[in-house]
Amino acid sequence: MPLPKAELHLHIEGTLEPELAFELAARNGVTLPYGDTGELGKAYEFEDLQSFLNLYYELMAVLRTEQDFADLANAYLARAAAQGVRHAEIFFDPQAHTKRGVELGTVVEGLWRALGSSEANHGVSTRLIMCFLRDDSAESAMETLRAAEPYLARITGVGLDSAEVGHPPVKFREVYEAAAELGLRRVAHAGEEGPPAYIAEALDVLGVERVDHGLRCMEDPALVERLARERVPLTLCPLSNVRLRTVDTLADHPLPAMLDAGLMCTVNSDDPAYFGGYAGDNFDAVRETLALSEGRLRELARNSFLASFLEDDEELRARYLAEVEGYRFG
Ligand SMILES: Nc1ncnc2[nH]cnc12
Ligand SMILES: [Zn+2]
Repeated sequence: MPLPKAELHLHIEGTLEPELAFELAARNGVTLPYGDTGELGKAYEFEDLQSFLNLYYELMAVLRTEQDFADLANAYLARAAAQGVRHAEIFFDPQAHTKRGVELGTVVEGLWRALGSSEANHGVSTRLIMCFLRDDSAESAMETLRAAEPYLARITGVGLDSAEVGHPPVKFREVYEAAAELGLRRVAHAGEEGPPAYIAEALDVLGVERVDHGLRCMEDPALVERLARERVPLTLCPLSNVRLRTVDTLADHPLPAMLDAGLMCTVNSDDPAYFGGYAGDNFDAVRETLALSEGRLRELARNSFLASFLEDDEELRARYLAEVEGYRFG
């Protein structure tokens, strides 16, 4: 039995496996510029974040109907459950769909077909987090937030993703203020490729409660000290960092040093169909390559539930935390 865990950094569009991409392309009459999964597979060599994003956005062309989004989410939830994920806070990128002519309602209601019955069907509780594309304008993000108002019963929070460098958090100050007024929780990608200053800015200007990645905090000792003191959760994605070359090899990943520094780290998969592994695969990889102790692995799992947005169901959180403490490593 795998270690019970929450996944807090997962882009649902990043769970689109090549086989499902071709299945949906055929279903929707979309022609992909790849002949088959073998040819597509050769496109998964990434230089950096942008080279990945190019493929990530290209393949989204196959996602058109509510059923497509439901199938995508159900496939993820089944894989995640098999790897010990008990709770998933799932990102989606509304602008990447609305700019292709797919309505926000199609995306949200489609995802909800899977998420609304996920506890019953997969044994995984879920939350939905709507991300703004930081390389699009703040006006577009604000329009997206307003368009999402009819769906807020289904949306727990907002996030910020896509190409980071040159798009500092401050660009989205007003959008995050408006999100807070709507009662939405706030997270943002910061310090993946962008500088440590973006991490502090996400906290101070956007009021985020978790930092997605936050890896580059390690370049600023004062920031590390602050993040540790304030117990700011960081949603790390080790296999993603290797594939996007933010670390040279997994053996060079700073996760052990981050834990030693007292940072509240969690381990997540980011875009598992693109980076070679789901949440459990990320745990297995750091366990083996970074020689993490059972105590450290339990700490990562405990952190994932403590950092989750389960305030509206503390009973469920307590049940998950008890599962973590009672877990026996094989
Ligand atoms: N790792 C990542 N960083 C930024 N934006 C993303 N969108 C999907 N995955 C992402
Ligand atoms: Zn991400």
